[in-house]
Amino acid sequence: MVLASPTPLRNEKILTLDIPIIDLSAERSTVSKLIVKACEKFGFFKVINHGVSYETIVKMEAESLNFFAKPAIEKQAAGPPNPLGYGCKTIGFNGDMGEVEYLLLGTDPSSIDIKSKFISTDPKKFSSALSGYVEAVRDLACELLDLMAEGLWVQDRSYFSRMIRAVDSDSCFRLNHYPPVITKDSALTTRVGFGEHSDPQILTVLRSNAVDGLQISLDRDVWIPVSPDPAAFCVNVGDVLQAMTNGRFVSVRHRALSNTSKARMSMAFFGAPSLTAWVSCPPEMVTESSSSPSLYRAFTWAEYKAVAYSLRLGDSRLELFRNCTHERDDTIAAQQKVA
Ligand SMILES: C=C1C[C@]23C[C@@]1(O)CC[C@H]2[C@@]12CC[C@H](O)[C@@](C)(C(=O)O1)[C@H]2[C@@H]3C(=O)O
Ligand SMILES: O=C(O)CCC(=O)C(=O)O
Ligand SMILES: [Fe+2]
Repeated sequence: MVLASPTPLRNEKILTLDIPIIDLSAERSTVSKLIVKACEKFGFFKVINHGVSYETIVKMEAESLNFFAKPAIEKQAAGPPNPLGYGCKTIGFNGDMGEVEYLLLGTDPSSIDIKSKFISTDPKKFSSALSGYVEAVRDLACELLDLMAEGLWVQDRSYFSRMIRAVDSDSCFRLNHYPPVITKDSALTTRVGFGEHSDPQILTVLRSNAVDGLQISLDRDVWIPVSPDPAAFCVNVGDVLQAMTNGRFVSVRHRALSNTSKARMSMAFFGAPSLTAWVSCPPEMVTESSSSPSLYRAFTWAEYKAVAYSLRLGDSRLELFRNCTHERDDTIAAQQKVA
C-alpha cells in the first residue's frame, strides 16, 4: 500500500500507518467485529464495497467541481455560512481560519431545494445529485451504525441509526475545496486547510478525490496521514457516538492540510440526531458497578450543538459533559485561559 508522506508542520511527528480498510461484502459478524475494533482504536476506518454507486458519487463530485470553478462573486451568492451556505477561509463564528472554501448544506429536501437556486444555474440537477448522494450515504451510515450496535451486543440494533433516520434529524453535508498552494518560488509548502478538530455529530462519512491532506491524531503532535481513496469512504466516530458508547468509541481529532500542487476536494455527510433528541447510552454500555459507570451526563443535541458553536474549532467540548466535575472544571478553566 502506498502511504502519503507530507511534510510535517513544526514540532510534529508523522506516523506512516494507515487506518483499517473494511470490506463490507465480507461476512457480517466479522465486519461488525472489525468495525468495533477500528472505532475503539482509531475512531476512523475506510469502507470498500460499500454499495454506493459510482454514478451517484461522480454526479455529486461533478456538481461540486462546477460550483467551486465559478467566479468568487457568484459563489458568494450562496453565502455567508450562518451556519449553512458558502464560506471561504473563515470556519465557524469564533475566528478560525483555513485554506479552504466550502458549502455547508442541510440534508432535508426543502432546504436542499431552497439553497440549490443559489448554487447552480441548473438547480434541479444540483438538488437531484445532492439528494441522491445524501440518501445513499445516509443509508450507508445507518448500516454501519447497525453493525456497530451488533458488534457491541446492543440489543436494540437500531439504537444509533434511528437518530439519523429521524425525519427531523439535524444531519448536514459539506463540500470542501482546498485550492493548490501557489508560491512564487514554487517551494514546497504545507498549509492548514481545515484545522485540528473532532466532529460533534454521531458519524461522519467522507469521500475525497485522489489528493491527500487528511490526517488524524491519536496522540498530541503525532499525525497519521490517511491515504486518499476515491473508491472508498472514510468513516469517523463523532463526539455524540463517543458519548453514546460511554467512551468505548473515540471521536478522534483530525485535520486537512492543503497540498502544494493539486486541489483537494472532499464531501462529508455528518449524521446527527434531531435537535430535541436526548443523547444517552444504551443500557448495555453502562454498568452500575465501578467497571463502566456513566462517563457523560445526558444532553440534547441542541444543547451540545450550541456549546460546539460557541467554542473554537480545536476546543474539546465533550469533556464539558463529563460526569466527573473536577475534570470538567479544569477543562473550562484551561479553555478560558487560552481564549
Ligand atoms: C469552529 C467551528 C466550526 C464548526 C462549528 C465550530 O464552532 C466547532 C465545530 C466545527 C464543525 C466541525 C465538523 C463539521 O465540519 C461542522 C459543520 C460541524 O458540525 O462542526 C463544523 C462547524 C462549521 O464549520 O460550522
Ligand atoms: O477535507 C477533509 O478531508 C476533512 C474535512 C473535515 O474534517 C470536516 O469537514 O469536518
Ligand atoms: Fe471533520
